[in-house]
Amino acid sequence: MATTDEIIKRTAPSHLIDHNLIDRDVESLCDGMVRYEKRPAQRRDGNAVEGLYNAWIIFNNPKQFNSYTTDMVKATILAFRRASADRQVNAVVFTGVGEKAFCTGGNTKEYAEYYAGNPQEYRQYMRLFNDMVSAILGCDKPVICRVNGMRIGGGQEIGMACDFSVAHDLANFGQAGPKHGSAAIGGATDFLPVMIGCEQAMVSGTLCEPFSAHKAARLGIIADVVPALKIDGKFVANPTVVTDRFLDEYGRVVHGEFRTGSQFKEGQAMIKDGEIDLSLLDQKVEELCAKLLDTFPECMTKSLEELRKPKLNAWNQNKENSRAWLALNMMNEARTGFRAFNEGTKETGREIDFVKLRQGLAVGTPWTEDLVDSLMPAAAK
Ligand SMILES: CC(C)(COP(=O)(O)OP(=O)(O)OC[C@H]1O[C@@H](n2cnc3c(N)ncnc32)[C@H](O)[C@@H]1OP(=O)(O)O)[C@@H](O)C(=O)NCCC(=O)NCCSC(=O)C1=CCCCC1=O
Repeated sequence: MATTDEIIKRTAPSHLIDHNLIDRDVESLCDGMVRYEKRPAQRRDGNAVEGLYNAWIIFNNPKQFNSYTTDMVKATILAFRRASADRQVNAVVFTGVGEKAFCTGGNTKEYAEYYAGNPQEYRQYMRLFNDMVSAILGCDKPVICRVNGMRIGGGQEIGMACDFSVAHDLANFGQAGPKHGSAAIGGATDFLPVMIGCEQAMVSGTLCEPFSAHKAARLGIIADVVPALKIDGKFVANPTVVTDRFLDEYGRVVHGEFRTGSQFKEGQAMIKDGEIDLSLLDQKVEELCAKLLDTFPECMTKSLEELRKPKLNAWNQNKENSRAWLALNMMNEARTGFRAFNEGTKETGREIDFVKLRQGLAVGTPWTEDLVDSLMPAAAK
């Protein structure tokens, strides 16, 4: 009987059709701000497998916490299409450079300086954003979000569109929408209720309070969490988060909540003085890739397609309405909120005086340029 190798050698065709939309490097579409790397797939024993790879799609905009510009969104759509069509790729690892941020969402500088006040332009941007989220949800390969740091705003949304998330435990998660002039309708309002229930989704999507990776694991937004802080060469859990007990004296769950007061400050000092090492994160990601490799490919894809449906159906039901509303929202609250963030500083703050705005609207004050300018953090000082 012929061996599998002999059969492959005898029957594999000499020419294969390229199903990619365009034949250009992803990096060339965005000055290298999105990188596409095919890394050898590994078996569970860590040995590389000949001819099989995992596609790493990497946001490379660290100065702006790996936020995505319009060009980065275009490149990401094509990167996921490339990975989806590449016969050698078995899984996708979606991540960012560095250890501070996976992604903090849309680029607030571009939002404030180009899209603010231009709903017709933001509508076209949101076509691209919607296609990016759909490209993740429609990828024929399993998608792992390697959470290398904070996952905020649209970063949380594209992260939740992935099939698996593995995070280091210094990463924070959360939305920014209603604090910065937007609404988390770029996926979070579709995915959060499905993933963590309506009550916790409401808390995250409206109050915009960040939460730890340990809490994200407890809520079910991520599949796994690993330490990244080393003190004297030894990995330790995030010292700003409660990880040494589950309940408080009243029986309430406190595991994963942020410490407070001096304990939080001491934890911050430990992180500042410690060493950040993402080797356990990479080990956990490679382990997951190896498990995914050890399956029938079509059965894996079918399983992904079915298990994605709760998120995908919610997303498909709302994404076009969301796009239209977000575009028009660029006339008032988004224009105000993103300008405030972009023009604000640590000293003036980066958010408007929400009470002052509400007081003005309560007496029917119209949205004028003067009102928007008066709400900028520097003007309020
Ligand atoms: C809470 C933060 C994520 C972290 O805060 P902090 O640790 O205090 O850092 P900062 O001093 O705020 O930021 C450090 C520098 O990074 C720049 N930065 C941070 N985030 C972005 C971003 N998203 N785009 C561009 N630049 C960013 C920041 O300006 C600082 O640089 P500088 O030179 O000014 O010193 C906090 O950073 C934060 O809240 N960031 C913004 C989060 C945000 O609002 N994202 C957009 C949300 S809306 C969105 O993503 C959407 C997606 C699609 C659907 C529609 C939509 O709205």
